[in-house]
Amino acid sequence: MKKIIKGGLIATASDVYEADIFIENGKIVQIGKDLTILDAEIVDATGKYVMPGGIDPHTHLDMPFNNTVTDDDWKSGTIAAAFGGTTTILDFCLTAGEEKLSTAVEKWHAKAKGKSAIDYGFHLMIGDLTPETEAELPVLLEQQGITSVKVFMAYAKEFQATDRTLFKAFKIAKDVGAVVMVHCENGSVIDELVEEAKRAGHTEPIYHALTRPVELEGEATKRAIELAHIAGAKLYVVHVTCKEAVDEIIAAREKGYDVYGETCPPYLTLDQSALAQPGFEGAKYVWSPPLRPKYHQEHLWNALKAKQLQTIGSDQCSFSFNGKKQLGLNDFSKIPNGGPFIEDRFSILYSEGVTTGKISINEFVDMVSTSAAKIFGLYPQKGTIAIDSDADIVIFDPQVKREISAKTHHMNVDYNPYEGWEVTGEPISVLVRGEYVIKDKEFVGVLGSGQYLKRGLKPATAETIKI
Ligand SMILES: NC(=O)NCCC(=O)O
Ligand SMILES: [Zn+2]
Ligand SMILES: [Zn+2]
Repeated sequence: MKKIIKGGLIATASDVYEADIFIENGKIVQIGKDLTILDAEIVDATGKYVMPGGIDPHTHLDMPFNNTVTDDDWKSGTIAAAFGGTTTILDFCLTAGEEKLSTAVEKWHAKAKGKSAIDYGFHLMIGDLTPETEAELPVLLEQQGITSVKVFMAYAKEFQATDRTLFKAFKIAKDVGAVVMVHCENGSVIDELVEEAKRAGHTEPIYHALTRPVELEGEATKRAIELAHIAGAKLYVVHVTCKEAVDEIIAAREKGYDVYGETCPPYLTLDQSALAQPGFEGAKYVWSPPLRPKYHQEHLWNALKAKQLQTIGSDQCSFSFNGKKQLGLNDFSKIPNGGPFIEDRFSILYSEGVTTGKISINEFVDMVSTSAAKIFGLYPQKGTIAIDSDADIVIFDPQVKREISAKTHHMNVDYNPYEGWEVTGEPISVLVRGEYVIKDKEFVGVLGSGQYLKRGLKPATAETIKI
């Protein structure tokens, strides 16, 4: 019940300082030098960073997609997340056609129940609104404490919403104080380019990237920005990959629009050439939007550094290479879209960002935890180390080096896009609400102990979340 984390270097989005942390009943109750509480367990953090637990705002666990279902469910997915230093995930609850939205949310609760090792919340995806679901949406958001709605401008045959639905979603979200997360790519034009490529006889994975040009991400980003602005809504652009989209977000923010952006580890560290490898190897790197030519990475890092992009999501959406990815062996458009990143999100950003000097330790904490807590209504319960915050804590060794491999990762897939990469820094112990989930690199958590996070819907105001 009582713990003191001793001797570590506390790193938050704003400070780095030496202090002990006293935890009781899952909360941080005291922070100070040389704390002594007689009956508290001592957790030695000497030589380590003590950081707020990671918040991954973008996961797809146990999700039906592309005629199959993702390979990581709430058990393997949340265990892997915990190994990687993530203590809260926000997962996308899919809705379908005329189905009641509440039915979809119940299904998502059932997927997580008894399985989640860490805390979690849902974003509610909207495909097309019927008069019934349109009426249900604001009520359900409030009842379930869901502060974020997701709309896809891509995947023409599966999830894509019309601009009219997108606009309606913005209006409703504005009225209830929710944020709308949008996958910005022009799905209809992509669909046409895919058909053209197939007619020309192209089957290889690289055509996934070649049929989704950056202009179609830039165009959709601009469209979403303008529609959100007309509706007066708050927009969060998911998985930004390229200069064209970054430029639109920066231009909008400079005009004072309420726009936020997320990018993901692979867009910062891998590039389009991965899809052009011989044979079918490139299928391991098929997700959407696709990997881009390398020069885009600099624009993403710069935008993160300038806080024009605020968060790092994993976009965890895993399919085994020798399993479900093979659905696209003879047709690139049938390769299930997505990759396994929930485990290495934290380490990749630390290693490629902090140890290379691209970002500071404070910026790192902000990107992997604090900003997401602020944008999605979890702050200051989550996302920081402060009195009364949940004791979601990562004890992180910044010196240790390890090699990423599918042989040692905990995700339920047979490959890792970072296979063989050496990263510096590793979460050693991870606590959720004061209880160990990872202790000395071993999983000691309890499946089902993760709590569903009802978030508070507050009217959107610049002061409440402006970053
Ligand atoms: N990103 C991806 O390819 N799969 C997950 C669905 C999405 O986020 O677009
Ligand atoms: Zn997406
Ligand atoms: Zn996604």
